[in-house]
Amino acid sequence: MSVYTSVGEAELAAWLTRYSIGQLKSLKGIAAGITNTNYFVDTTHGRYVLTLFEVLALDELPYYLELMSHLARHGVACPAPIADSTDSYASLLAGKPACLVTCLTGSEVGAPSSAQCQAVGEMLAAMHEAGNTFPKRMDNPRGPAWWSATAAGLYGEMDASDAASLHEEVAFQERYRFAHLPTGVVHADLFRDNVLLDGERVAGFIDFYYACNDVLLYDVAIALNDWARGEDGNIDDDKARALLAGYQSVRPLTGDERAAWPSMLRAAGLRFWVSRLLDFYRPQAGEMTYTKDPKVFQKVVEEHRARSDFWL
Ligand SMILES: Nc1ncnc2c1ncn2[C@@H]1O[C@H](COP(=O)(O)OP(=O)(O)O)[C@@H](O)[C@H]1O
Ligand SMILES: N[C@@H](CCOP(=O)(O)O)C(=O)O
Repeated sequence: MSVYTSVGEAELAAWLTRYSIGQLKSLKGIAAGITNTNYFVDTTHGRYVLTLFEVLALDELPYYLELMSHLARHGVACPAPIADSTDSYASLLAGKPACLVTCLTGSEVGAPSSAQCQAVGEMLAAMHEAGNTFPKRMDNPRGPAWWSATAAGLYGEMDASDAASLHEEVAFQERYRFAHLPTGVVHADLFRDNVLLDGERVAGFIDFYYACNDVLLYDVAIALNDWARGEDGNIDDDKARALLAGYQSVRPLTGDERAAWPSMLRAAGLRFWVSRLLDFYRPQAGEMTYTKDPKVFQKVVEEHRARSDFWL
């Protein structure tokens, strides 16, 4: 359940007077999600999603909300933030930074088909192209410097063979430089739970709160490591090929990107291996997360190390 901050109808109706979206009819908490509080809000104009941010501060939101607005304006399937009478996308509600976005159709898919993977790859490439004209910038807070430092603080508490494997990967990645690869706006967390699908159509990417400027290929690798991963933890060849084919139907990879692809798949796996280890060994007091299994991404990384066919 992820309604951490309760909002009453009277309080919401008063807050909504700053918008031109009609009168409040009803609100309903959304159970899915981990980090923020979300509600479906029905007004006389239609349905919206209200998000109350539990971690991000009001002054941190413009990058993400303006990015979503930019992408939606360029035809990328994602929620469009609604501006209020001061032309702002966010303001305080119940003491939390809050925003309204358009409500998408579709739902999360736990076991996607190859056709769905292809559609996600295609939309990801469209997002990368549309991001080219977004003027704001955000560094990746979870890049190589972060994972090296974080891993260094955890080796001592890990099982020795797991720590050796993690150390091997961090050392391997330190020898790689991806700076020559095309960069732009990346979602950086395009897992299955951050995409709503309507059949084989991408209804929308959601949860842009790790979005930043980074190497585009990294985003492709993050998506593939989740979308093509089966219940057994192995990457499914057909789904991997489908996601890549969808992506390359819009933005073919360059020669440099193709050369870097095997290492990038490992880098993308390492990022989530380390963040899940951090959540496991250093759970934040009061943080309402359920710990996701770090072993899943250890396996992803170790399998990529041993792989010879990378689906290109
Ligand atoms: N714009 C939207 N349209 C429709 N449903 C949405 C929208 N945004 C979020 N949701 C629903 O709310 C759930 C939680 O959203 P999410 O952004 O993942 O929350 P959290 O940031 O807490 O992880 C999603 O799984 C989806 O079902
Ligand atoms: N998709 C990631 C989780 C990222 O979100 P977080 O807020 O839980 O760090 C994963 O599955 O590890």
